[in-house]
Amino acid sequence: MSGFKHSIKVPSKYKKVAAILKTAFESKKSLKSLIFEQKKHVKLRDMQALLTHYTDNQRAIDAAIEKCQILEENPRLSRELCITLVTELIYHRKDLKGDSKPVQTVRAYRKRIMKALGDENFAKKKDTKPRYVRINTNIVSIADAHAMLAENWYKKDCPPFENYDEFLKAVETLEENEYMVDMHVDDLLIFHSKQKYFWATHEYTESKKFMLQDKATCLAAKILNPPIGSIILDMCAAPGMKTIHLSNLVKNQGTIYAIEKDAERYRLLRSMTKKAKCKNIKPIEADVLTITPEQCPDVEYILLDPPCSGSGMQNRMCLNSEVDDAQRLQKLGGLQIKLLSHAMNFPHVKRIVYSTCSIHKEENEDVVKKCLYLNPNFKLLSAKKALRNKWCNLGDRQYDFGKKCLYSRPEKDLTIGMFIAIFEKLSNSEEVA
Ligand SMILES: C[S@@+](CC[C@H](N)C(=O)[O-])C[C@H]1O[C@@H](n2cnc3c(N)ncnc32)[C@H](O)[C@@H]1O
Repeated sequence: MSGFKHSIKVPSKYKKVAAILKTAFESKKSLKSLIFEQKKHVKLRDMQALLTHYTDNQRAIDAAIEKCQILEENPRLSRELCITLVTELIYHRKDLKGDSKPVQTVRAYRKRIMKALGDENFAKKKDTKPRYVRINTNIVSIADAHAMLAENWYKKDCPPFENYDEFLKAVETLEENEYMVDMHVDDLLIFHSKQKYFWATHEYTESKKFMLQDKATCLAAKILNPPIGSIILDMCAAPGMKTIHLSNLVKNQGTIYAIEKDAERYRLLRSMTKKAKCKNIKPIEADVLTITPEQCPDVEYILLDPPCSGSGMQNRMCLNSEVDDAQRLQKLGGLQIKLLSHAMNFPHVKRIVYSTCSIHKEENEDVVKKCLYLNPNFKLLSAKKALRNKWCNLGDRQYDFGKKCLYSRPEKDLTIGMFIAIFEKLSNSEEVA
């Protein structure tokens, strides 16, 4: 649109979203990191929601824009602004603000775009994953949380579930005004997917009384299962969701060394854990590979949630073009092996949980295999057993240890995609044998 003067300005939200898309298309930066850079923008959540609608429906929107020839017939309209306005008009707010020229143009094409989208395609990709909300027990007890929620919601009464499928059925049939308690994580509550906006904007979330945290990401701390008052190392901690969960699990006692390398994300970790009233966290801004056991003495439990491709969250805020090429996966795998081997060098460590939100074996089973080979004084424990055998998706059976690892998969588990492996240090007698 450069060089063209509009008499009426395009609203700044649309311009900002279009600019983010342009950078994402042209550079190798991910949408998530670009939106993170806008974290002080007053319309951050709104922009995030708009971009999520686009990534959820990217193929359909791109195809419709092409089919109705709006860009060819209006050469001054940029592709990114067109995408922004179409997404806002059809999927997000269902309306456009103002009367700027680009807004008028997209409005005029509404019928043609809808036709191009086709009813089937348009209705197809809705996010039906439930809204998971975890109680931050540093601030609110579980009993008080239920009392607070009773003002607006009915608690679905569920008998003890015989099996995992029964539980999933109960989640899928939740009514919009109901919530239920998760079967694996007892401070995790499950709401209908339509309640996402309610929770995203509620004071309970802002004040960190409740944490918006996908179930899969709660499993890592739950499976590490540190006793109350333990000494824990959270190797890659920011923004701090799992750190706060760990703090809850150990009743805000003991010590959690929370390490973060990136200065900006470290600041976020500090402010999040402070707001969440964590008293047992020692944040350290450093590359964890330089952290010695002397700096974090007596660590017995380690959580390693390293940087990864994020492929398990593929349809959330991720463009189709952000593909995971083999070279990138190999590089990530190399770093993950280094980090996990470093964890295994802490002399008093008893248990380590390794988690990624990736579905690629290069970042998961391959990393586990290499680390077991390099560190024969560790063994894998069954993650399924840690969930009382009530879980289905396990690691790749082509690896002899595959069934000890766990995957969560969106299509079955109604969560994001994640991988988890639990390591335990062998006792002296096990090592000799
Ligand atoms: C997947 S995120 C962690 C998410 C976090 N566990 C949570 O639940 O909120 C990985 C984090 O590790 C940080 N990181 C990457 N390499 C690191 C290193 N060598 N030392 C410490 N932190 C690192 C990244 O900056 C990023 O914030």
